[in-house]
Amino acid sequence: MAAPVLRCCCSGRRWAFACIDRGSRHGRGAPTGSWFCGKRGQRSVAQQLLSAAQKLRKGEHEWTAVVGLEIHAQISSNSKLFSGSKVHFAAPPNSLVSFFDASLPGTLPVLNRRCVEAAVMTGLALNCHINKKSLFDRKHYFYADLPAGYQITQQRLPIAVNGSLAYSICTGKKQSQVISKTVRIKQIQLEQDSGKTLHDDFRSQTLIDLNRAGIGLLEVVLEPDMSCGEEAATAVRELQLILQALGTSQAIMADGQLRVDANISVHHPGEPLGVRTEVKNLNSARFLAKAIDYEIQRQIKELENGGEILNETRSFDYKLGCTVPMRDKEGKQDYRFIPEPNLPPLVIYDSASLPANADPQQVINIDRIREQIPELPSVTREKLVQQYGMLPEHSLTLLNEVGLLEFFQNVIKETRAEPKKVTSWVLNTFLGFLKQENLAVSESPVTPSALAELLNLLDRKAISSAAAKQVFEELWRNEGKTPAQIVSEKQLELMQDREALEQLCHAVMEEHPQVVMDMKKGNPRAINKLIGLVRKATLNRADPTVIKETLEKQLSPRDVSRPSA
Ligand SMILES: Nc1ncnc2c1ncn2[C@@H]1O[C@H](COP(=O)(O)OP(=O)(O)OP(=O)(O)O)[C@@H](O)[C@H]1O
Ligand SMILES: [Mg+2]
Ligand SMILES: [Mg+2]
Repeated sequence: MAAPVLRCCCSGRRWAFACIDRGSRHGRGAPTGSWFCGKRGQRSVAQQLLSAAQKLRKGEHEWTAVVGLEIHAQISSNSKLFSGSKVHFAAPPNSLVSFFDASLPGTLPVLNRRCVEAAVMTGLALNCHINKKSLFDRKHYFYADLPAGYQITQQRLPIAVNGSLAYSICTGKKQSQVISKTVRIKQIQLEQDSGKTLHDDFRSQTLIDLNRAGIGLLEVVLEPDMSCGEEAATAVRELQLILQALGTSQAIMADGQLRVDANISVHHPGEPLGVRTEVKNLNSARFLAKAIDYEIQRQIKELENGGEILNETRSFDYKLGCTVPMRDKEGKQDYRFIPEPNLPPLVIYDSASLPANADPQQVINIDRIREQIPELPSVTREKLVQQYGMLPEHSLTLLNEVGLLEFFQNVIKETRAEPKKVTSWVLNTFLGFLKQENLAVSESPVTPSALAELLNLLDRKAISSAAAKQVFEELWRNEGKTPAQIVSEKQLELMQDREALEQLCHAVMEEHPQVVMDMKKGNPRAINKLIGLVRKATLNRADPTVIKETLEKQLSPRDVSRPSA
């Protein structure tokens, strides 16, 4: 059967999903891929799929994939959305549960001001319209970790609507082509988190922990504007950075503070959108990308084989790399929404509508919150480009890696070296070492001060760049020595003695007459070979530019006879 083809909006080119079948246990291998730009040694999903597309034959069907996300972010707040219980990650089970959280009869919700402010600030940062009046609703479903049998959410009139999230994807051979994209935000609603169900397979028991029940969530609903896993993962990363910059959510996916439901469908271009499936509770950006790309591929295969797509909920089996149905086919779930009778409409103001003599403790002013919005990641990146002449893709990597921007800024503060040099060392050498050993920036054995000192030595030409690499490797081994100590112990100081260098160059040329001949014949590689040989002879202690000058001087017509003299 002909390979199904998918049109990707990243590139505007057609993608063939069936070409990248890797024969997993299910016979349908999911493409793997990095989830944001700048990942070394790995081809992105877009790149893999693009190269697969080049193998297309005529007469194949084209498919367009559509992806829409619902993102749940836990609000950073000391207490829960409607109760005074503390919010704390990894507290002993059921130690942070009030009567309201456990749904005891007679308890009533009291709205947490901080959660409303966080929703407003997030909405403003995401270019949303803030509804001055919003409503709370009950969404019913029965699950052991939801003691009330319903969740309080904002179904009819959410607090923020019609926003947008801009993000950038790096493509191209060296990930150096930056494509800017925008996904529309349908709404942001305030809602309660549920508790946690823990399955103890050993004792065949199911245990409930209600510590999480009632924590404030922001559900950010994105319009179906994306078309592949990499786009979705990059957009989520950008949202994560924005939430963290605002301080409205810590948004650490590994801790469950940011969870994503991915809605996926496929259709032929020009035809109506296909039936969507929903892959629930993805808490890693890498798995989000994998789950989406797998699901796109699965749906295309299903349809190409004459099957149909069911509007069902699925989960991602990260061990097998595939999505599996979560519940039996039960048709569309009926949540029996009703207005929440115990909460009045949520009314907030702007400076123009604020009632005279209003008690600032009792009202929320949208304009006051707008003034408190800190610098957003897009602005930080723009500044890096402006201030340090950095390439946009480098500014993306600096922000995407946790702690890397701070590390870079600390090095900049302490060194006299050019910002471009610092960028190159931080992004190539430092990040390269971290990736190789799978370490986070916070786990690095090299401190910003040590790197700054190393770059200072390089800047004042005390050492060569090759020697600097050697010093860096020594620093990485973390034996508590400073760059200056390492340079002195290993005798890596740059050779300042011109005469000694001239003699060395002379000797190397005498030992390699053939290379000298090649050089004279105009072979451009020959000079590099000679430079390399001299560098080796000096144990990397000579500046390659000075070596080149010295060699060229000795090879110039006046001195040509010297080597063989
Ligand atoms: N044809 C489609 N293909 C892919 N995604 C779609 C399609 N239609 C809608 N979506 C996406 O599905 C999501 C729908 O989310 P929404 O919260 O409105 O409803 P829901 O999934 O029915 O409710 P719940 O919050 O209970 O999961 C949105 O992110 C939207 O972009
Ligand atoms: Mg939803
Ligand atoms: Mg949904």
